[in-house]
Order: sequence, then C-alpha cells, then structure tokens
Amino acid sequence: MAKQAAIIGGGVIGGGWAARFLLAGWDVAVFDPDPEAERKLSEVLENARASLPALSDMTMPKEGTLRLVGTMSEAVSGADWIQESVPERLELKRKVYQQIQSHSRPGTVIGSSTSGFKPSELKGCATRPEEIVVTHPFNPVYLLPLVELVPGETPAELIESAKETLRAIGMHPLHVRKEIDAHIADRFLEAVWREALWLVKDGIATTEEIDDAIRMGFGLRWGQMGLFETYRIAGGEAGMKHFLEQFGPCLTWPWTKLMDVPEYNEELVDLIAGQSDAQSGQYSIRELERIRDSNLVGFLRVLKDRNWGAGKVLRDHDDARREDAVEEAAAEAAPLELAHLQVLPGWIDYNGHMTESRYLYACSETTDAFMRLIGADMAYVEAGHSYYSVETHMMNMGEAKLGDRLLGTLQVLEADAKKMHVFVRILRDGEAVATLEQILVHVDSAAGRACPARPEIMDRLRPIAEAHKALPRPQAAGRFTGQRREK
Ligand SMILES: NC(=O)C1=CN([C@@H]2O[C@H](COP(=O)(O)OP(=O)(O)OC[C@H]3O[C@@H](n4cnc5c(N)ncnc54)[C@H](O)[C@@H]3O)[C@@H](O)[C@H]2O)C=CC1
Ligand SMILES: C[N+](C)(C)CC(=O)CC(=O)[O-]
Repeated sequence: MAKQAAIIGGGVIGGGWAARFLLAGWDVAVFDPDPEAERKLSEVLENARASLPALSDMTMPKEGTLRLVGTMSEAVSGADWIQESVPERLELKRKVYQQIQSHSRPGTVIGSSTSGFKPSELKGCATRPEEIVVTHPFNPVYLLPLVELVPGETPAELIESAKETLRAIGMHPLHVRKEIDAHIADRFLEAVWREALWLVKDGIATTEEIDDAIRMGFGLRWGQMGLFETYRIAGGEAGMKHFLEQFGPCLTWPWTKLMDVPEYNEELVDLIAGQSDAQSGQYSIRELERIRDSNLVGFLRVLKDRNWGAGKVLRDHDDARREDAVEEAAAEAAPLELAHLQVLPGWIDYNGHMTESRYLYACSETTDAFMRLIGADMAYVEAGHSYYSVETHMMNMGEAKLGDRLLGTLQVLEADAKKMHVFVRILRDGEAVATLEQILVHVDSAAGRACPARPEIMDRLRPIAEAHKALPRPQAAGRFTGQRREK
C-alpha cells in the first residue's frame, strides 16, 4: 500500500510538498481552508508534472492519489508523514500542532516548513514535542533537493527515519545540528536580501540590475560549487589561505552594511514592487514559474551528467530507486516512459521545426535511460562493458515545434544476453512524432567485440523483456525504408 502524507497548508510551499510526495508515489491528503486551494494546488501539480520527471532516468513511480479534505483530522489520521506549511506565524503554527497531535499516530514526524523558527519555539505546549522538527525546503519544493532538517527534542531513530523519508522522495536533508534562527540557508538569503534592499533604497541599483549581478556571474558559480569551493579556486594556486589573506581584511572596510536594516515602510515597498513590475510585469507568475522550472531542469540535468552537486543527489536517487523501478516496469506490460524533453531554440532548423538530428537525440536519450534503468550506467561503462547500436531505423511522423514537451517511451521487442531489439516512440500529447527501431549489441569495449551482458544486467532486463512480450508488436517494427505507410 502507498504511504500517506498529510500536508497542512496547501499554498506555495505546501503545494510544492504535495507535488513532491505525489510524484514519488505517496498518497497525499491536503487540508487548507482557502476556497481557492484546489485550483492553486492543481496549477502547482501541473508545473511539477511538466518538470520533475525530466530529472529522472528511471521510470517514475505510479503517481499517488490526491485528496483535498475538509478537516485536520481527516488529513492526519493514518498519515506516515505530516508536513505543516501554514503562514509564518508562531501562534498559528503552535495551534496547528495541537490540533494535529490530537488526531495523528504517535511517533509520526511533523515537519515544519518554517523559514526561521526554531523547534524549541515551535513546540509551545505540544503534547509530543519530540515529533516536531523543522524541514525547511526551497521553492520550488518539487525540483530543489535541499531541505534543512532541524531536530528538536527528537530521538535519534526518528531523525534517521525522517532523513530516510526525505531521501526517498528525492531530497537532500541537511542536518542542522544546532538550532538557530533562520537555520543555515535562510541566514545567507537574509544577508543578501538586506544588501539588495539597501542598494535599491539608496538608488544605487534597480531590481533588474541586482538580478543581473547575480544571474550573470556569481549565482552561476554558487549553483554548482557553493561559496567555499568557489573562493578556494579564487585564491589561485595557493588556494583558500591566500584568498583569506588577500580578502580577509576587507571585511572591516565599509564593503557591507549587513548589520543595518533599511526601514520597512510603504515608500520602500512601492519602490521595490514598482521596479519589479517594470522588470518582470510582462510575465504572469505562472509563466515565470514555468521559465524558472525549465531553466532549473536544464541546469540540474547538466549537473547530473557531471555527477556534481545537486546532480549527484539526482543520480543517487536514481540508483536507490533502480530495483523498485525495474520491479514496477516488469509488473505491467506497458512501454516504459523514460525520457522527458522540451524542444529548445537551438533545436529548430530552417524549416521552423525540430531539426533531424534532435529526433535521433530524443530517441538516444530514451535508449540511454533504458540502459541506466537496467544498470548499464557510467560505472558499468567505466568497468569495460557497454551496449553499442548496430542498426537503426527511424520514422518521422510529426513536426515537433519550439517549446513542445516530448516523452520518449521504449518497448523491448526481443532481448538476450548479447543483444536487445527495442522500439522507441517520441510522443507529443500522446501522439508519436517519431519512432525508432534499434538493435543494440552488448560489448566488451576494450576487446571491441560482442560478449554476454553481466548477470546483474540480465536479472533486470529479462523480466522487463518478458512483460513486454504481452504488448502488441508495433506496426512500424520490421519495416523497410520506403515501405508504404499504413493509414
Ligand atoms: N514562500 C517561500 O518562498 C517559502 C516559504 N516557506 C515557509 O513555508 C510556510 C508557508 O509559506 P507559503 O507557502 O509561502 O505561504 P502561503 O501563504 O502561500 O500558504 C499558506 C497556506 O496556509 C493556509 N492556511 C492558513 N491557516 C491554515 C490552517 N490553520 N490550517 C491549514 N492551512 C492554513 C493558507 O490558506 C495558505 O493556503 C511558511 O512557514 C514559510 O516560512 C519555506 C520556504 C520558502
Ligand atoms: C524568503 N524566505 C525566507 C521565505 C525564503 C525561504 O524560506 C527559502 C526559499 O525558497 O528561498
């Protein structure tokens, strides 16, 4: 039976959590008194469905079911994880925990999304304070892996089980060992935010100039190496020591105003909101979310290819899910949904649609994802084995256009220890824009000749190939070039 998550407060962050759990296969109950909650949740979920699967090279788990419930007790009774994401007001959060704990199963973790409160503040007069931990995520929760885990009076086993749950839904729990206002990451965000408010208030820079200062430069560095690793390199060959010697003293120069906060008043709000409207008002918030999400997917995919930073979290998650994904794939006779792509500007040719090589690329991404699913991944390749394609027949049936979202599915036609015969469909809204029939041979790459796949690969490939025998053979399989097309 699927695990159950209760989400209390289904706004920006609660909606993101709901999507994260649902797409990881959990059943989710959301309690939120907002009459608009259902619409808002469905919009967040739509964004998540369009982006998160693109980070996975395994088949995704079967999506859980979503229930919007009318009472707190319906949401939390029977829940295996409770995530509180109500507005950042201490009294409200404390009241909510009392309500939760009068209906929840003892021993269930109650994660709070709070950006700044400490567990010792949150517990108030909770009946079971040890269950309350901070699990502070980052927006969009369904794409960014970081979650700051700040335990309160929580026993070690409950902390470990909380970490296990967070990893199972694809997140990276950062254990904050000592509680502190605003945890670790929000302290940085607040510091940068304060400096930015000063720069706008003092008329030094606009919101757009500040965003450019981040996104054209150090923001890109931070996203892949963080602060210390980046500055270690900036110290040249002498590394961090030289960097500190050179730039340490400047901390006492007037390079920062961090201890000083600009007065929060209507004038400041109007100044910043006005500049932000001028900068980005041509987009709706939903449009901005989609732009943000597809940029993040692009970054994260690159980091995943390099097995670096947040990309390593994605790889580890795939590895941890491999056996379940193979089992799920073998349990159902259906083509495997393996690659999620979006047609990018550089993929468009002089005919105004996706260029020929990108159709093949989309198919290769699908077969590569299948290889990773059965364990023929980079480690396997580095150990001297791989699959090489020896015959390929591709058909083009539709014109993929800029921005189209494509899904690559794969059906195994035949497989034995030395070769696989597969059929790939590239779908847009369920209709094939291209198909590919391919034979791949298992090789000993050093010797440069075919050889049987290792037993652990066959243990995964065989049950999937067996399940796919029940699928109808695609009409296009076995076609010769130029053969008349059936209507
Ligand atoms: N927005 C952000 O960037 C981030 C926010 N957070 C934290 O997440 C929490 C929620 O923030 P947002 O989602 O941004 O706020 P939000 O205003 O978008 O959502 C809060 C939701 O809680 C609902 N709510 C109010 N009272 C409730 C109750 N008694 N029971 C159930 N639901 C109730 C509201 O109807 C609303 O839908 C806060 O603690 C915030 O600090 C954490 C990370 C990032
Ligand atoms: C501004 N904020 C404090 C609500 C930010 C966060 O809590 C994390 C984020 O997603 O930036």
